[in-house]
Formats: sequence, structure tokens, C-alpha cells
Amino acid sequence: MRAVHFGAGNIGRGFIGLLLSRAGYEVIFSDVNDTLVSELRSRKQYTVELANDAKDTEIVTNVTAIDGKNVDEVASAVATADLVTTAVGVNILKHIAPGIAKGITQRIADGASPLHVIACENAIGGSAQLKEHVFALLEEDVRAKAETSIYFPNAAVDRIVPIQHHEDPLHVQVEPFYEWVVDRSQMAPDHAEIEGVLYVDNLEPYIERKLFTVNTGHCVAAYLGYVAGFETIQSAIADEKVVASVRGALEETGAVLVKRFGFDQAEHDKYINKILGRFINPNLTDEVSRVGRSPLRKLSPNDRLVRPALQAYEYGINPDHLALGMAAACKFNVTEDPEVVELQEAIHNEGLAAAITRYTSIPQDHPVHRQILEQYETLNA
Ligand SMILES: NC(=O)c1ccc[n+]([C@@H]2O[C@H](COP(=O)([O-])OP(=O)(O)OC[C@H]3O[C@@H](n4cnc5c(N)ncnc54)[C@H](O)[C@@H]3O)[C@@H](O)[C@H]2O)c1
Ligand SMILES: O=P(O)(O)OC[C@@H](O)[C@@H](O)[C@H](O)[C@H](O)CO
Repeated sequence: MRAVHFGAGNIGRGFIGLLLSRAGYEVIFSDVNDTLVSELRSRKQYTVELANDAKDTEIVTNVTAIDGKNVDEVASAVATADLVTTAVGVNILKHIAPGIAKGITQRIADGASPLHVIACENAIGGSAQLKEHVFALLEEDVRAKAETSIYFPNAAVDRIVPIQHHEDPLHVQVEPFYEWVVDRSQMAPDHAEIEGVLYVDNLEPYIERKLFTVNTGHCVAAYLGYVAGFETIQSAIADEKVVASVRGALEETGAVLVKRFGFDQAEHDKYINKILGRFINPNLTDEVSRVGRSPLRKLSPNDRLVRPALQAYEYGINPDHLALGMAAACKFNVTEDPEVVELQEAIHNEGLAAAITRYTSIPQDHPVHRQILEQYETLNA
């Protein structure tokens, strides 16, 4: 069995590639990073190290790579693959769509078997977004056939993999915990199961619980940690004020999740504590610059801050800590990040109120908008 996985980065090597290799797939990574591609091609294996006290390691074998910049090479790999997965970043999905579309066109012409394409990105409906990009590039007759033979089940993936700083560019350190949940209702009826993946009939509670707990808590810690002068999540979360605000934000998203999905409150409280424990992991060093990266994506209407804050408001839950997180995002000034530069320029040129509306879509007369401005003033003070 062959899997083509887009993105040989942290989660690609440290989680998806590892699980697919363990499950018996030959994993063909497609990446635009020449070093990663040539190292994977020549060595055909790499090491994953667990961030536990024993620093356990596992060698991932049966892997190789192709140049993601070469659309024909990508298309040929997709045309003959048994599975396609991605972990490139949700904003990059449109850039990998041409190779996937060309590969689907080839495999349909060859009469190949049905295919699952699973986007493992931090987003609601990641695979559905990829499908839209891909289908927009297909000829009408191919699109009609692809509708019944190419499946794009949505997924939720959870494993903290920081930026790596090792001599070996392939070595990757990961936290011990992982969870990969795939929406079975969007798959072919006789689909093969990957060991280690949880298949569910309704992904919504899983993806929202993950995104609005792990990722909401993470980015609130990153933004408030940055404002308080901390460089890592581990040092930020050790600060009493930061952790109290993170917990506050997770109580707000938790109240929304309990109402929306009927989760048991006590179970959800345990889930929150478990997530906070993962953030603290002393064997990991996770920089606030990574966790807060792409603030415009994180401030967008369907993402980890705005969506639960507006849902909270609708339910009569005060999203004060989420507003604080959004205010802190507006102070996140890691200038190597193009989204930070754009946000800071917008704040400078249009003013904070207009910039918040532009990126969050929250109108200026909305009470949550007012809360963000108030929290920004609190941070100034
Ligand atoms: N790191 C984590 O803790 C974590 C956990 C869960 C989910 N995620 C999600 O996984 C995705 C990847 O995150 P990451 O941390 O691994 O990022 P990363 O930057 O380490 O990896 C992304 C990889 O994609 C490659 N890439 C970029 N453009 C490409 C293209 N056109 N074709 C092929 N490859 C391309 C990059 O070169 C890089 O190697 C994101 O959506 C992220 O939200 C990350
Ligand atoms: O990858 P992002 O930028 O969406 O979010 C940054 C982190 O919160 C994220 O990568 C987590 O480490 C991960 O989602 C844990 O499962």
C-alpha cells in the first residue's frame, strides 16, 4: 500500500507519516523543502523521539519523498496512490490542489480504484476545503466521476510537535499523546482502516472540542505569554496570571461545547486539565512564535477565537477571556511572520477597531468587539 503525504514538516513526519508507516504503508512525502526531500529520498527512514523522561525513540521506515514543486511527479504519485493525506497548513491547500487534480484526472482515465484524500490540518472542514480547490480544477466529466470515486473525509488531528532544532533535519521530537479522528460518514463503504485512527460518524464534536480547547488554549497562552515577555508555552503557562486567563478562556469554550454537544461537564473539566498538562510538558520546548503563528488565520471567523466567542455571546456566556486572547493577538509582534506584519500595518493604518472588524468580521457595534477593545486597553495598562 502506498500513501502520498503532502508536507514532510513537523506533524507530517512526527505523526501522520509515523502512523501510516506503522500501518504498513510506503509513505511518499511530497514537500517543497529541498533538504527534507533529498534526505528522505536518500535515507528512506527517520527517527521520532518522544518528549517523555525516557526520550523513547522509534525509527520510521519505508519512506521516501518527491519534489512538491514538480506537478507532474506529484500527479503520477497521486494517480497510483492508495491514500492521500496532507499536513501543509490550511492556507497551503490551494497550492497542492493542481497536482492532486492532475493525479485524479490520470487515475480516473486509468480506471483506478476509489481514493481517500484526508487533510490533517487545524481547521473545520479541512478536507472539504481541499476538495473545493481540487474540484474547481477538474474538467466537468472528470469531476462527475470523481464525485463518486474520490472521497475527502474531514479529520481532526492532535499531537503537539514544536519547531525542531536538531543537527539531523529529519529527526523529530513529539509529545507522547496523539489523536487522529476521521469522519467515516464521508468515506467509501468498504474503506480500509488505518490502525491508530478513530473513525466516527459525526466529526463535529471531535473537531470543535479539539480546536476550541487545545488550539484556543494554546493560542491564548502564546499571545498572553508573548505580551508578558515569555518565549515558550512552557514558561508562559507556568505564570499564574497567564494560566488563569487560559483556564478562563477554556471555561468559556467549555461552556459552549457542553451546551452545543451535551458533553458531561465533569468529563469536559477533566479534558481541560489534561490539555493544560500537555502544555506544561517539561520535556518539550514549544515557542510562542510557533503557537501564535498566522494570527490572521487564528482571528478568522471560523477559527479558535472568534467562533467560540460569538457562540458564547449567543448563549449568554461572557467571552471575556476569549476577548482578552484576541486583544493579545493584536499585540503579537513576531515580525518574521507575514500575517503579523499585515495585522500590525492594518492596526497602524486603519486603527485597531477597523482592523479587528476586517479580520474577525465582528461588526464594530457588536458587544464582543467592544470587549476586545476594552481588553486591549487592559493590556496597555
Ligand atoms: N505541529 C503541530 O503541533 C500540529 C498539530 C496538529 C496539527 N497541525 C497542523 O498541521 C499542519 C502542518 O503543521 P506543521 O506544524 O507540521 O508545519 P510545518 O511548517 O512543520 O510543516 C509544513 C510542511 O509543509 C511543506 N509545504 C509547504 N508548501 C508545500 C507544498 N506546496 N507542497 C508540499 N509541501 C509543502 C513545508 O515545506 C513544511 O515541510 C498545519 O495545518 C497545522 O495546523 C500541527
Ligand atoms: O498549527 P496551528 O498554527 O493551527 O496552531 C498552533 C498549535 O496550537 C498547534 O500546532 C498545536 O500544537 C496542535 O494543534 C496540537 O494538536
